[in-house]
Amino acid sequence: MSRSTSSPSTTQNPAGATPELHQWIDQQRSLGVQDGALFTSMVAAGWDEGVACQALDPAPAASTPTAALPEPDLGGEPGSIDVGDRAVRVLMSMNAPRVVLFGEILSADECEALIEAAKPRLARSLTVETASGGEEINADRTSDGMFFQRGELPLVQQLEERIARLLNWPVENGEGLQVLRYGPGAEYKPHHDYFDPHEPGTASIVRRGGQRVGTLIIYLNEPAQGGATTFPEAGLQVVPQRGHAVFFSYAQPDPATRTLHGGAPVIRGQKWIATKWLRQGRFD
Ligand SMILES: O=C(O)CCC(=O)C(=O)O
Ligand SMILES: [Fe+2]
Repeated sequence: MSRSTSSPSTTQNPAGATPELHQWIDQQRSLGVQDGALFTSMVAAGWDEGVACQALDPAPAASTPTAALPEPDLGGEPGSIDVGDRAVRVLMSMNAPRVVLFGEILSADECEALIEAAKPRLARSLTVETASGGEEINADRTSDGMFFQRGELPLVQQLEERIARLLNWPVENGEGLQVLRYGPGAEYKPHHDYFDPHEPGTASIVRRGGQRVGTLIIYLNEPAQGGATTFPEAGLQVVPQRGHAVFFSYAQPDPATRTLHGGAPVIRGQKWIATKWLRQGRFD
């Protein structure tokens, strides 16, 4: 049994599911625990297998992490997607891990404007600390960064609307756009972007908006050397190109999604990116 799968209570009415049992199922699902693991825990705690099955099915849509994922519509005009105010090019798509490479999501001028708007607010990047639910400076992540509020500038809002159309995912489910700058030697060691369901701080993090289910990394410039985004388990390296973006999604907070990725060290020059993380639900 996984550490986050606390035991479901069997204090009332072991012959039928109780409100407490449904509450426990909802809470565990919101942490990303899969139904198979929940079933095992319920039976181990003494619930009848039939009752356990019934309690898990039908799954309430609002709390099912795998119900839907951000995903571009690749069925239209070959090679490009209309996002309202421009056509984004589709350059590469793979299934496992789910990764799509886009071109021209931002113009060169828009990339420059985003960099200039972010510059005055850069500080050493923090990472969300799932052990506590707080934030910490992390030796694995040596970039400087800042967050824009959603819709903070007209350009930020325009980009958020583009992303929503590109990935068929509501603007409201997106975290604020993050801009990162890596200087020579700076990197982001391989990691997953979802919050680890086994960590105690994850419950409080996912209370706002649910799990992360997708990431879009937009390249705002081109480092002179180094700085690729790497997916070590897929043997994939994405070389930063101004205005391009790499998207990946993860249906569960689980390494089986093969979405381990990192930012390789910049060797010469600087690397600027904007990252949009997408949540299951509204991130208000
Ligand atoms: O720098 C990169 O290419 C990767 C960035 C990243 O993984 C993130 O922001 O979560
Ligand atoms: Fe990441």
